[in-house]
Amino acid sequence: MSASLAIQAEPRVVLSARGLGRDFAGFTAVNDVDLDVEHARIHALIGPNGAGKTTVFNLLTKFLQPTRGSITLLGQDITHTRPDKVARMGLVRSFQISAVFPHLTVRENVKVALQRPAGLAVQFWLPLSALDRLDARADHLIGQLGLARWRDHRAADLSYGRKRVLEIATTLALDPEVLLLDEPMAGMGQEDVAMVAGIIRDVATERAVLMVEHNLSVVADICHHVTVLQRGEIIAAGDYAAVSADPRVRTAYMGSEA
Ligand SMILES: Nc1ncnc2c1ncn2[C@@H]1O[C@H](COP(=O)(O)OP(=O)(O)OP(=O)(O)O)[C@@H](O)[C@H]1O
Repeated sequence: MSASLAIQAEPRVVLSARGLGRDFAGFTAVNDVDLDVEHARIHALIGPNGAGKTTVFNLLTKFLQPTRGSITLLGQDITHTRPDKVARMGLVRSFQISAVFPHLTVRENVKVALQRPAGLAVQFWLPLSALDRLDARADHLIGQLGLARWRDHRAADLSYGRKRVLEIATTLALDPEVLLLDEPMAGMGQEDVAMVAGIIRDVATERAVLMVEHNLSVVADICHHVTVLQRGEIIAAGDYAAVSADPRVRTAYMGSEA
């Protein structure tokens, strides 16, 4: 374990779920899931294909309404709260690269994100020059995420890994308390994986990160807490060493591609 994982402040739960469940026409996709996501920690949600990870993300962000259970964000019950309000309250999900505009530069993309109220569509009728006042904030964020060298490059010309970092930057423009990342390493080469893992670790010093990730060496490296799902239910939870030694987890992963 690295030094940055070893030094921890007092845990503060910012997002929690209790007894979370979702049925689809009689099929139980998620059942009895309890989660506690803490500030300044990276929490991984892992499990074989079809385990219910995406459904849990959709439930937490309220894209899907739970059939059972409750969700609390920053001390407030959000079980029946609309997704746009949940985003404004500070729970933001990073979408795939489609959230980035390929013909805009890195800086323009971040500025567009900075002027966007959480959960609402971008206001396309504003000319980009109207966003000049956001230059300093955009540059700060770009610097934080190691994108300064690419500030004036079009998003389309970035490497795949840097596009993902830009996409995380646009999400961070909303200054979320809890950032949900859906397979941030998907489709990346080894070098980009290491770069993006470092960025996620930095980002998580100021907020909670919950991520679905199939790359278990990344999970082992950067995640403080791991919850393992199988067939919609939690079969193990704890640090990576504990869950990876659990016989139920080993069995669940046998024969799966993860
Ligand atoms: N809208 C839906 N209607 C019916 N069944 C669904 C729906 N969404 C998900 N499911 C089912 O719920 C189960 C869990 O799916 P989910 O996508 O959450 O799993 P996952 O762990 O994210 O899988 P993967 O790793 O393959 O993305 C699957 O059996 C899936 O077919």
